[in-house]
Amino acid sequence: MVPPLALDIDGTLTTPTGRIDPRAFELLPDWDAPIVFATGKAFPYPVALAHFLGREETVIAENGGVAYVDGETTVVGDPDAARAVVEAFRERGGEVGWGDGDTVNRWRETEVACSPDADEALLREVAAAVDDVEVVDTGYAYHVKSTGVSKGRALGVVADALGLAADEFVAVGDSENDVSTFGVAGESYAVANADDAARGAADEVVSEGFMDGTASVLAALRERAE
Ligand SMILES: O=C(O)COP(=O)(O)O
Ligand SMILES: [Mg+2]
Repeated sequence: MVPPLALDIDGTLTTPTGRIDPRAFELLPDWDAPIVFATGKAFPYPVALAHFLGREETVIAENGGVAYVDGETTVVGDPDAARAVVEAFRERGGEVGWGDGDTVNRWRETEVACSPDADEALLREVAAAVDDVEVVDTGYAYHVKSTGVSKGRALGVVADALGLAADEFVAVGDSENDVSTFGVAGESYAVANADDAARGAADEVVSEGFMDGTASVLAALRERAE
C-alpha cells in the first residue's frame, strides 16, 4: 500500500515558473491513498486543484488557517490581527503588491499575504509590534498570520477526520511553511529548491527540485509498496 500524502503546492508540484507540472495529472489521480493538498494559498486554490485532479477535496489552505475534509471546514486564527498589521504597514507606505484585483487575498479568511516584492523589513517591523502575529516567508509571499496556526496542526485535524494519524503521512514541501508538516508527518522530504528551514526540518533533501523532486519521491514510495 502506498502511504497517504501531504503535498505542498508552490515549489513542490509546480515548475520553476509557477505552473502546475503536468506530471501532477499523471501521478496523483490514481494514488491509492488519501492526498492532502497543504498550501499557503487561499482556500479555492487547493480545492480547484483537487477537483480537477479528480481527487477528494481534502485540503489545508492559508498555512493551516483553513482545513477542509469530508465536507467539514475548520477555520482558525485571528484575521483581524493580520489585517491590522497590513493596514499599519500600508499607513507607513508599504504596499501589499498584488495589483488592483488582488485575487491572492480576495478569498483569504484568516491571514493576509503580501507580494515577495513588498518591503519585508517594514512588514516585519510592523508585525513585531502586534502580539500573536508572525510573518512567514514562503518564497512566494510574505504571510501575515496568527502564531500557532500551521499546516502541521491542520494536518492533525484532517488526519483525525480521515481516521488516520498524522505520522502515517509522507510530506513533501519546499519552504518554511512546511516545517510544521514535516514535524508531524511520519516521513518528510524537501525538494532541492527548498529554503534552509525546510531543508533543516526534512528527513531527507532530495537531489532534484520542484516536481522532478516530488516525482522521484512518489516513484520511490510506489516501488517500496510493491
Ligand atoms: O502561498 C504561498 O505563499 C506558497 O504556497 P505553498 O504553501 O503551496 O507553497
Ligand atoms: Mg511551497
